[in-house]
Amino acid sequence: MISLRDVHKVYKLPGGNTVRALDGVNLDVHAGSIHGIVGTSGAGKSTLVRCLTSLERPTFGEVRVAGKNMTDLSARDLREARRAIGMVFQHANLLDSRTTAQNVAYPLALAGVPKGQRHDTVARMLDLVGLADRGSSYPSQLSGGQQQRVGIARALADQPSVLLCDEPTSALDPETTRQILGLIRDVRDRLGVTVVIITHEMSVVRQICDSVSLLQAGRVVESGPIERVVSDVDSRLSHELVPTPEIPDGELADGAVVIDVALTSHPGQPAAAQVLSLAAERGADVAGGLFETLGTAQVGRLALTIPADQAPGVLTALREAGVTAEVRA
Ligand SMILES: Nc1ncnc2c1ncn2[C@@H]1O[C@H](COP(=O)(O)OP(=O)(O)OP(=O)(O)O)[C@@H](O)[C@H]1O
Repeated sequence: MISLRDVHKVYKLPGGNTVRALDGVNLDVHAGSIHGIVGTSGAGKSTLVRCLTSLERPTFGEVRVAGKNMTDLSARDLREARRAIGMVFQHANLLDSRTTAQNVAYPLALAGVPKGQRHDTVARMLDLVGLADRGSSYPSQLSGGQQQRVGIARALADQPSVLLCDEPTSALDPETTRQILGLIRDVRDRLGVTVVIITHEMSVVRQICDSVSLLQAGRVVESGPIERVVSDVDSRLSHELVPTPEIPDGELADGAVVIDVALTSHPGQPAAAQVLSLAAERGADVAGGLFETLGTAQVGRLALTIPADQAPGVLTALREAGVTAEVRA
């Protein structure tokens, strides 16, 4: 549905210097999936959004959305192609002087959709986002979460095949975030729309993404389905999505060491209970741990403590069971 091939974006600064904001980005997002793009500040996320929506043309490379090569279109065709992309931002940026229904109708009016049809679509969209009874409310009468729902309804009104969400929950509290992410997933399930979420919050990726890419200094340095990314315990995304449990200073008994265990249970691989009993049989204690279900995989990180002289035996047993286990340095 979305593919970027060797996309570069170089900005020229007034003094003659250049900034390489995107440096050969390759990315594939499959139709109907929810793909997260994460990266620290300055990694190039906003530039990527602008290139995806063709608000800016890449300096080099190809951007394809819904079968169209966006880098190759005339201004008129580009305007039409951009209708395939609905945008949701951190703040809904609703028009304060217009009602909820009028806000949702706005992009339809711009696109020249006849009034009667607009009315039906707006009603359907407000129903979809759970605000069927708030069409005549003004933005100031809605909570932040409700305003974001209107933003999502507005983004979907013109039936885009892609919903591009740029930090959609960064301004929301955890409970509202959970609800909005649930709505985005629901919308994907019901409309089959492809979703790209730009975020700096790993919790967003954990909650709804099927696949994820890590952008760093203008390059995609890690990318893939969530299950695959977290299974690679050496990857940065794996560490950030399921962090290693911390053990507070002073909690480790004299002569004991910590063994870090990483496991991903798929059919045919050891499940958490098996690993725990194996560790317990050999006298290891669990000092900390967490388990997450990501996609179809159950991913666990455990910190075991054990007297140093017994560590080799536990390490061998765990590794024979197919689990990653290392003594913490
Ligand atoms: N219009 C521009 N002119 C010059 N440099 C730019 C421009 N837009 C972005 N940059 C530079 O490109 C790099 C990537 O910026 P970008 O805004 O895409 O990062 P980001 O990952 O979105 O960061 P943040 O999370 O802080 O928004 C930065 O070094 C930035 O200074």
